Amino acid sequence: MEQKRYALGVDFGTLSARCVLVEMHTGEIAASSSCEYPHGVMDTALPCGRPLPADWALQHPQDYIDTLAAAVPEVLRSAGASGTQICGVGIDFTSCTVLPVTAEGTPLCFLPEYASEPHAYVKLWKHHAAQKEATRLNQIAQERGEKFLENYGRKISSEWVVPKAWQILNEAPKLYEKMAYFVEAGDWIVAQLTGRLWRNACAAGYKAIWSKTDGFPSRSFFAALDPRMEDFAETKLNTPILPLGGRAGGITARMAKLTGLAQGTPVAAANLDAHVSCLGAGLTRPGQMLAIMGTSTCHLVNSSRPRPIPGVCGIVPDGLIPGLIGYEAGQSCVGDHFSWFVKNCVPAAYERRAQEEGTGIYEYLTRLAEKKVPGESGLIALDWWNGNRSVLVDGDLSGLLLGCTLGTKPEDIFRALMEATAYGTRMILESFAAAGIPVDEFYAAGGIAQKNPFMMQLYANITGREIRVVESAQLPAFSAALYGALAAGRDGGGCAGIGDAAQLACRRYAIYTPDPGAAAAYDVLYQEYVTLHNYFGRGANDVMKRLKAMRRKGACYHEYE
Ligand SMILES: Nc1ncnc2c1ncn2[C@@H]1O[C@H](COP(=O)(O)OP(=O)(O)O)[C@@H](O)[C@H]1O
Ligand SMILES: O=C(CO)[C@H](O)[C@H](O)COP(=O)(O)O
Repeated sequence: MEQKRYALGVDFGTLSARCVLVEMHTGEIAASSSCEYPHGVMDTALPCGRPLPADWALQHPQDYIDTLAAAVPEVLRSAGASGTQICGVGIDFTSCTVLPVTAEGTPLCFLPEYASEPHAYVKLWKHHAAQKEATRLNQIAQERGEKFLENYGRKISSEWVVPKAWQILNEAPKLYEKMAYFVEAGDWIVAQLTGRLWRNACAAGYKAIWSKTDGFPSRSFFAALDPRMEDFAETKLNTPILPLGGRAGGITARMAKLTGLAQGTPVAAANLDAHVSCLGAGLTRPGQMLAIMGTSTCHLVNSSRPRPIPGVCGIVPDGLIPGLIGYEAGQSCVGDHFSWFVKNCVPAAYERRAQEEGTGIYEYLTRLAEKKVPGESGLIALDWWNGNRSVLVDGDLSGLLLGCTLGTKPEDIFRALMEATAYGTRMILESFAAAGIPVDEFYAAGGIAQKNPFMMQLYANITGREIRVVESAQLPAFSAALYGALAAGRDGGGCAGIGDAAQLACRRYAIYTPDPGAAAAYDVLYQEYVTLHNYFGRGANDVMKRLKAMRRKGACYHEYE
């Protein structure tokens, strides 16, 4: 049999897909490629022009196929590799990124009669228009004393499966009936690659209220939401569960033609774009937290003990690494703060000066921001431009920027936003400490960790911890490739098991240690953040929710006179 030299990994992020070929003997990335989604994030209108309400975030599933068809042949070309040299394929995807499909797996938005129906498209993980359903679900679950709440920090996020499905039922009941399955986009991509529709146990555990011991919630729970949902789990979620590292099937002839991979190449169960990275970073022990910092941030840590933690997103046995209990917390908006700021608030003069200096606008703003000392801008922000995922689990909260004067500069605001995301991470770390889940080591990866050393130094100064940035340029895609090697198995030229795959992990780090003076100043500023966090986030003043309600109604002031 020809030497299987590589494993292929594809990381489907929020804005683009990244593909890597991993050399099986060295664990090095032999080649990489990326491709932006042609429709990007659809948060204002559908391709047909139909406008979308506030807090919607959709994607077009055809984009995922198009990026596969572009990125995979490109990575084979740049490595001079043939498809027959690939031992296995692994993919990871943002989650809970979900879509309604027919029994054959066809996205409903592909059907002409649904092309202009927003609910027929992919609901991206950051879609927050199901908050009403999530709030009602949590009330019902708490009234019923549902045990599963303990595994989700006592609140199910509006970003997860059940609130999103309930929103479809409430707003498009005919489409809900037409939907055969409500699937994760990662599982849908694996079904396109192999012809088989599974539900990966990682996403089922963290996003669909499924557990290995109890399965999905009861029929009576779903009926309590809405009588029409009584059989929701038995029908719309009824695809077989595939554990982490499992083999989903082999590349079909159609996909071999589209991508250049060899027909029958083993494909692993889909994984989540943050969770997948624990293996690739070699973080297989309890107490090692990994923050995947991109559009959002996911904070992941393993423990041998199950402990309830308010505001945690999910506590799932075998969720991150088989044999351990995987905890997920997160911030739904990190890089998105900076993207919003650059798109809406930076003067053209700054863009011009960045171009003149031959640098990117993020790098230009960062260079201006890092000249200041902690507190010099007089600003503090709450990092809730897209709601709060942990520790408040409330998509109805919104951002706050305090302290602006006529002397405030764009770089002051940019720095305040970076600091706010670090304060949010410190809040999460403190919630784990308070719950008795130790976090002994802190690692970071993802686009931001790779691109912004100053921000990583801020995180060290604000959390008071050493930060180890994993030096893999594409950690999620690299890790997904290791799962592809697991699906192949040793006999197929891949890996025999998790321990074997972890031998290939990336253990090179850029280390950031806290600066004592800055850390002392940030201890004081962090207390101001906590005061604002608790005042606006825990019910003392629900002005943020009232303002969001007005925005949703498109109301103007006179209606409230
Ligand atoms: N130099 C930078 N400093 C801070 N944020 C950045 C920088 N460059 C890009 N970003 C942000 O990183 C995010 C993209 O993160 P990345 O991990 O590359 O993609 P994804 O979130 O799709 O996985 C965007 O929100 C963007 O605003
Ligand atoms: O919640 C998630 C994982 O559990 C999402 O996938 C993540 O928040 C979005 O990923 P990214 O910020 O890399 O685009």
